[in-house]
Amino acid sequence: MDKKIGYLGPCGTFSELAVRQYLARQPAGDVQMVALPSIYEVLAAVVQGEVTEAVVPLENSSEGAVNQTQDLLAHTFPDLRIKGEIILPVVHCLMAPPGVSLKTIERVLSHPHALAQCREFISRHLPGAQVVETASTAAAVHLVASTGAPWAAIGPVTAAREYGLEVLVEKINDCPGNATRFIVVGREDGGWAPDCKTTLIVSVAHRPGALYEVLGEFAARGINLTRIESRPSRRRLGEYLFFIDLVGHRLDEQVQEALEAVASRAELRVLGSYPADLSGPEHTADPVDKVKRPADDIPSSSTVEAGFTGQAVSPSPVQWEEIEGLREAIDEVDEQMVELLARRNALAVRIGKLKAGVCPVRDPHRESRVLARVRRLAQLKGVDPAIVEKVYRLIIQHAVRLQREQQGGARAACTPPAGDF
Ligand SMILES: C=C(O[C@@H]1C=C(C(=O)O)C=C[C@H]1O)C(=O)O
Repeated sequence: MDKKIGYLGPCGTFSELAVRQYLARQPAGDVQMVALPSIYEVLAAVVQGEVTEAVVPLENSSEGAVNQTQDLLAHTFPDLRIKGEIILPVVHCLMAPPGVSLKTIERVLSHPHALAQCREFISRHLPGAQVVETASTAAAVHLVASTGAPWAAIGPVTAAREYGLEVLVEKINDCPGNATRFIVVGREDGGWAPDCKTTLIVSVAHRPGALYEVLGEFAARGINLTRIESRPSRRRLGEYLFFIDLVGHRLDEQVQEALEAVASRAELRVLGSYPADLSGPEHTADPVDKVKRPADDIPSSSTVEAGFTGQAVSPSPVQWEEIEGLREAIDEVDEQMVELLARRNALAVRIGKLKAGVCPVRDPHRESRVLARVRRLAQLKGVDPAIVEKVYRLIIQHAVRLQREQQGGARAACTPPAGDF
């Protein structure tokens, strides 16, 4: 067995759908799915080694944070780490035993979050029904199916099939874009990958500007925060823990620097870095709102370009010939640039070997001199110095990472300490 994944059961919950969505994106392997009765037991199973990973809900697009998950991670299971996220579209259905109609329903059962997501539907269509909370959506479906009473459950359509109920009304969630973000929790977080997110818990001193200063460390480095949520610290009234999600991996140069700066100002715990689920609405809905990544700078073929306002007309064969010739020249330049980059990287690695055990890999003074010099060179050649600086910051970041990898200490040195709030 390669993996055992725990989730909030019984079969047919949205958590189960989330696990299936997660597994569909993983390399094939032998996986056992283990349904457990509560979020507490799901997380405890990871700590006790009964499962290798667990999938638990963290937030919903209409109802906000799942406080229980946040509190358990903050206070009860400090050694757990977040290693993945899954954004699942959540569509609720109203289901009942065969023969029960909307008008005859006496009770409606579901998980409190599901009931909250369908609040308007319930008040409009089931005003006389008693609302009953259950441990999960599937538990509600199971209960309604086993009693056969004129009750209805709210849950995923897959649960209706699983337990033999009839779907009376589909898509009853009040917000059509309803989605839940689940996290994959393990004893280690995810390794470095592009398009990652990092989740932190920060506790700041009780003085003016303390939170502002922490947030400033991210702003100063252009790090995008995607969520900030506060929960009581449980130490005293008026003191909070801030759950912060940011774009980037904790091993990214800028993120690493920001985390070091935050740790010097506040109590910091890194819950983990993990690949962002790019299927989520923040990436697919309105392109203006989506997280900006490097490829966004390249205009798509449908982008309206400055200087081109008329109808598209194909270039003539002569123009095409010239374009092709110039493109060949660009290809040659690209070859040289990549060749030069490889040479630069190899030199940096040699420097890294000489620094091993002697001095830190990063040398901010040298970096400033390198950047100042290339800016000057750019100016002399009529190239935008800001663009050249941007490119060089990436090149230097990569050189530093190569040196750290070659020294073999990158991961060990950066593994977040297990704090205890
Ligand atoms: C290559 C070095 O290591 C790092 C990388 C640098 C670079 O790529 O130019 C500059 C300074 C160091 O942070 C070096 O020390 O020269």
